[in-house]
Formats: sequence, C-alpha cells, structure tokens
Amino acid sequence: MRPLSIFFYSFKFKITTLVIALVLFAGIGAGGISLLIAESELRQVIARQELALLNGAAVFIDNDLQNKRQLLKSLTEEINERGLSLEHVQSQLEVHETLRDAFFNVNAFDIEGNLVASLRDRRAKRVNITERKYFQDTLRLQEGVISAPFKSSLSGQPVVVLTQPLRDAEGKLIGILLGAIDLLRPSFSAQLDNLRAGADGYLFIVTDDGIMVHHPDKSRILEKGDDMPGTLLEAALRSSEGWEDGLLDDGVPVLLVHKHLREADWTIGLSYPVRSAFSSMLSVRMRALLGATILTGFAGLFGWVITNNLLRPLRRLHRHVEDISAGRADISVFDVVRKDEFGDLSRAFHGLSQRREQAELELHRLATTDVLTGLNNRRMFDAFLPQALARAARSGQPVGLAILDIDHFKAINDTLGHPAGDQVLIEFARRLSAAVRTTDTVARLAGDEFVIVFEQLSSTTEMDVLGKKIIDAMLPPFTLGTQQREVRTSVGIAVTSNEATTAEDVMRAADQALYGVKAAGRNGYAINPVGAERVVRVR
Ligand SMILES: Nc1nc2c(ncn2[C@@H]2O[C@H](COP(=O)(O)OP(=O)(O)OP(=O)(O)O)[C@@H](O)[C@H]2O)c(=O)[nH]1
Repeated sequence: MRPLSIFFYSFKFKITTLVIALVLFAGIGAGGISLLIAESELRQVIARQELALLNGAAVFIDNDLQNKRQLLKSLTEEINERGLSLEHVQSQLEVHETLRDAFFNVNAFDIEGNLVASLRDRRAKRVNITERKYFQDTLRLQEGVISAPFKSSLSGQPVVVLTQPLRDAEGKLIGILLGAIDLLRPSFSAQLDNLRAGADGYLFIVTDDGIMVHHPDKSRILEKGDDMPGTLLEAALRSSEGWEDGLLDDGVPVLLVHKHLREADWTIGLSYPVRSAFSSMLSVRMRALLGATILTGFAGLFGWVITNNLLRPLRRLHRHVEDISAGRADISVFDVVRKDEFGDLSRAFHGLSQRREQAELELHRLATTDVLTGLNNRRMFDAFLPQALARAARSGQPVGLAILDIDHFKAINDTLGHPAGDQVLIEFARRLSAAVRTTDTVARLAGDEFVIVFEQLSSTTEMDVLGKKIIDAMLPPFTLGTQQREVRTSVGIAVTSNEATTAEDVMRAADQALYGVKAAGRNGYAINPVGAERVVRVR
C-alpha cells in the first residue's frame, strides 16, 4: 500500500485542495456578501414589522387615553351645563357606570384641593392634593392633564391620573375631576400582554423622565430606569420612534423598537431578544452554511474526478516509460500526435528514447564488433554459437563451425611490419565474408584466428564444398602497398546434426580438425563430425 504522505504530495491532492480553496473563497466572497446584504434587508424587514406591531399598540393606548379623557370631559361638561354644585358630584359619578370600567377610581376635589367625591368610596378619607403638580397644572392651564406616575395616598397603588377642570353654571372654576388608572392593572395591560402572547421579549412604557409606567416586572413600575448612554431606556427616549439592535438587556442582545405616544409624554418600547427576533435570519445563515459545506464537498469531489481524468494521459505516459524500461514495450507506445502538453511530453520522451535506443545499438555494435576488420568479435560469437545450435536443434538442420588460422602470420608481421599484418587481416576478413552466404556468420576471435558458423546446411557433406571455397578465396596474392604476398590459411571444420551438441563440443571438434590440418603441413582444411573424435578428411 502506498504511504499516506505520498497521497498528500500528489498533484491530484494539491489540485483538489486548490479547487476546494477556490470554491470556498468564491463561496465566502460571493455567498458571504449576498448573505450580509440579505441579512441586512431581513433585519430591516423584521424591525419594520415589529415597529408596525408597536404602532398598533401605541394607537391602542393613545385611543384608550383619549377615550378616558373624553369621558371625564363629557362628565365635567354635563356638571357644568346642569349647573351642579360640588355636593352633587358624588351622585353624578355614581350614575355613570362606564366610569368604573374606564378608571380604577374617579374623585372630585374642590378648588382648595380637598376631596369632595369618590366613585368607589363615599367615605374615603379626606385628603388634600394642593401640593400635587397635576392639581396645580390643571388649575393653571384650566384644562385636563395626565400626571406623572405616583403612589396613590388613597389606594396605596401606583397610579396615573387624568384630570379635567370642574366649572359652575357661570363657567367659574370650582374644582377638578380626576380619573385614576391603576398601573398594576391598567385597562390596556391585558391588551399589551395579548400583543406579546407566545413571543419572546416584552413591552414597556416609560415617561420622558425615565419613570417606568408599564413593565412585565411589576416591581419596576414607578422606578426610575437607567437611562445612561448605551442603555435600553436612553435608546428608547433618544428619538420619537425607531429601532436599534446591538443593545444589551440583562446581558442578552436585543432588538429595541420604540415609539413615543401622542396622548401622553410616554414612550412604548419593545425589547426583543435578537436570537428570537432574527431566528429566521439565523436559520437562513445555517442553511447557507450547510449549502456551502455541501457545495464545497461536491467541489472537492468534482475537483478530484476532473483532476483524475485530466491526469490520465500522464499516468499512461508514466506506465509507458516503465514498460519501456522493463522491456515490455517499445517507443511506438508514446502518443506523439497528441496536441496538448502531454503530447509535448510524449514527443520529448519519444525523442529521448529514440536517442537512447540508437546509443544502445551503437554500444552493442561496438561491444560485438571487431574494430580492425568490422567482423563480429569473440563476445558476439560466444553468445551467437549456442543460439545457432539451438536453432539447428529446432529445425533439424545440420550446423557447421570452421576455425581458421592464417599460416605463418607471425612472419608477415615480422618481415613487413605490424601495419602490413593489419592489412592482411582486413583483406582476409573481406575475402571470408565474400566467400560465405549471408546466412553464415563470420567472426574474428583474436589475432589471426577467425571462425565461421554455417547454418541452414542441407547436409553435412556441404561443408566439404565450403572448406574448399575458403581455401580458394585466399589463393590470389594479397596486395600490401607495392608488394604482393601469398597468404594461406588452415581451416578446421566441425559439423553436427545432433540436437544435444554443446558449443564446447563443436569448438573442440573444430580445434581438433585445425590441429590435424596444421600437422599435415597447413594450407588446407579438415572436417570433423562432432562425436566422431577423428578427422575425416584433409585436403
Ligand atoms: N598485425 C597484427 N598482428 C597481430 C594481431 N594480433 C595478433 N597478431 C600477431 O599474430 C601473430 C600470431 O601468430 P601465431 O598464430 O601464434 O603464429 P603463426 O605465425 O601464425 O603460426 P601458425 O599459426 O602456426 O602458422 C603474433 O605474432 C601476434 O603478435 C593484430 O591485430 N595485428
């Protein structure tokens, strides 16, 4: 098995990693930006939706306050039109059933601020409200006001009061009528709670001074909230309406939507955890992430398959080079017509292999050729003879081997010089090659010793003709420069048609024959059939 490190070094791995990186880069770039734009749009849409919801709540509270104010006003107008005195206000309150639904309590105070009538308790304790700002404002402005939230001295409850000036028949100010709203159970409370039912987050109402009028945590009502910069209250009071995210409420990131009321100096706000507010956006983000992961996975797979495909010619080229090296194929397997870079590489390999083959051939030729005569050398002959014997064994035809030695060659060297001796060797080789058939193989073993392997003999007797032919070939004198010289040779011939004959057997038989010729005075040939151990003919 290939080690894992090779896999990481592979071109395929690198390309696949590159494809994944590019897809991720493009995905994060294009997808991320689109997602950011989409998220920003979605944020606006969600915030606007929440603001629309809050507007509905604001309109509801404004209408509620207006209705209450109107109710008090119509009562004071009735008292005024009928010219009733303060003593009759108590009975007048009690006949108006709708007051009980609209207010926690309705009271009347004389111009001195003393309680003169109370809807819920005729015998309510006598209190004086001259010090109250809303009392003073009502007298001063001579019209109804909405008070700041405070704790009622009558009920002990946190309340907000709506006032209306009371006048007699002549229109003279005789006191004020006051409707109290219980902040723990305001008539709009249930409506507000309904608005947020089932959803995270909460609604709150706060005065312009930061006093809490409505809050799901009742203990915070009447409290002054923290309106330092960066707080929820500060953001809510900063402008008449709007939305903001990135704020923290009890450590939780929230979306704040707020709107100032028309009827009172109050702001209604909605604190909504970002996690819930933008849950659809978060789900989009998750889906985008999942989509990107799947896309990246596919891109990796795709990159792998494509790279694998693209690299197929390279693998094929690698296989061809290995096959050629192992001798299983020749260089024709290279795809030299291909037009791309792999074609260039194949052509380069083809050229290289061609030059290598030629160099090998040259090397082989040099290794198997006798430099002086151009004949095969001993190395070639040693390899060739066993092959020739094997071929003969297969074909059943006899094979012959002639060993030749130039007679008194030493004397030629000694008298005419070594270069002249070389000339004799070259001419001797030429005549030998010319005397035999192309199917016969001539080699120079060493010095003045030559061999000829005769194949495809029709019979062993054919060797007789061949021996004579060689002797005759040397009869014309050799021209050495300006001189003519007689050169003779002795030839020992071995012949065999026995399949089991070895190269050594044949060489020994030919040597014996040569020895016989030399013993008989040279310049002749003798034939020795292998295994006979006797020279059969000498000429
Ligand atoms: N010029 C030349 N001489 C060579 C070469 N190689 C060997 N010789 C000489 O060839 C001669 C071989 O002599 P031998 O075969 O031993 O003797 P010979 O004179 O031929 O005697 P016989 O074979 O008995 O007739 C030696 O003198 C070698 O020095 C060569 O390449 N060129």
